[in-house]
Amino acid sequence: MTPPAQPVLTVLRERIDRDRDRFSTGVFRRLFAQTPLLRELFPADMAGMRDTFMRVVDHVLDAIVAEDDHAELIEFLAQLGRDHRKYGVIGDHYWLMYDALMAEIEAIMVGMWDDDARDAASHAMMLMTGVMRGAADSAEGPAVWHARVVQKFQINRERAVVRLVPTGPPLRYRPGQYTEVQIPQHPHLWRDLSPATPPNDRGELEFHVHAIPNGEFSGSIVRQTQPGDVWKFGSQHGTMRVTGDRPVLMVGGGSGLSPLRAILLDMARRVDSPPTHVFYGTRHPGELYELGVLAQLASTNPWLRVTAVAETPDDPWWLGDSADPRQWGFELRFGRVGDVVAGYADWTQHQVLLSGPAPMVFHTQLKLRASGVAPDRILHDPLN
Ligand SMILES: NC(=O)C1=CN([C@@H]2O[C@H](COP(=O)(O)OP(=O)(O)OC[C@H]3O[C@@H](n4cnc5c(N)ncnc54)[C@H](O)[C@@H]3O)[C@@H](O)[C@H]2O)C=CC1
Repeated sequence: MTPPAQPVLTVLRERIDRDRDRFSTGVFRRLFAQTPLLRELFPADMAGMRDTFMRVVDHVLDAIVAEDDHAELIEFLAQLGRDHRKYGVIGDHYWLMYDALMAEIEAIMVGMWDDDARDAASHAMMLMTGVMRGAADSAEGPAVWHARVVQKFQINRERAVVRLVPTGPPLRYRPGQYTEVQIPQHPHLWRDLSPATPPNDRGELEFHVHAIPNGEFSGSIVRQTQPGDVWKFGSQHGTMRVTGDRPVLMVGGGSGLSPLRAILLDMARRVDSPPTHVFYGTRHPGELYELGVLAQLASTNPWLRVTAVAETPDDPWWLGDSADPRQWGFELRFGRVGDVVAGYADWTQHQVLLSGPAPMVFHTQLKLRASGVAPDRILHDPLN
């Protein structure tokens, strides 16, 4: 970064922060005015998209002034470019975005728009749009995959299992990863879901979904998805995996068990799986429906141990006559899963995988770190 660039970018950041909505609205207004067809690629409600866009701009402006080789920034932007292919964004669109960004920056930098300011802004915006364009152009494989729902069944009022088969090439992912998903009930809306099974030769997929309060996407899956629906899949992400060089602690909360289940099913196909203790936590005992599958796995895989945890001892009326989880032979403890795990044993020599609602992952991580588990031994997906 040349010396005058840093102060200019600091001023630019201050001016963007004065009215962030105005900046993001201005950029997209210019983009759509220049090429109205682009509007079709974005959701009707742009609030979420503008929010994400501003987080990217923030990250670029923060990272670009750092005195390093920008390797992290470049990988971040490259992944973003690959991820944007699913919207139908192609290489040329990034030039249009660059023009819209520069025009809006010129407008908010009034009184300071000289050659230095133009060069610094151009450098930052060219890096942002150029890396995304390059990564999108050179990405391998299709931008989106498709699979058809062949089975859906309701576990209870709020939880459902959905099974799909591919209509073209099978989705490529590693056990424990999550994938971007779009469903026909919400065209233009993409959400992350973790397959609950490892990849197989036939490309079959299985998802376990909890209709979380106010979650229109998860609610639609649980209440409206039906066989015949075609789902779209974008990029795959996530670094959760078992290294195999130490015993493993897995903590899965509710439908957050899915990626751990995929990893466990994959481990069951191997001969060298390390000792693994799974804590499976839900709010109520009657929601521990996955204990049946875990019991089947544990019966043929002596490296696997399971502890069930329910926050409360009683089931609400809407769970009906749920089966008693003790029938599977696992011990059942009560409390928040993070409290139970941290008080259960010494986990300092274990590799730890956490998955579930963000507050649960956060809480469990805090408890384990307080009990001496090194932060770099704990893996989980991003909490957002
Ligand atoms: N890859 C991942 O990390 C995945 C995450 N999920 C997330 O999991 C969530 C769904 O889980 P549900 O089935 O609704 O879980 P849930 O509400 O049944 O709770 C599961 C566990 O989390 C604990 N918990 C909940 N809130 C807590 C808090 N504030 N502090 C401490 N512990 C807390 C509960 O005690 C219980 O043990 C969704 O938010 C979904 O996005 C789902 C699939 C994969």
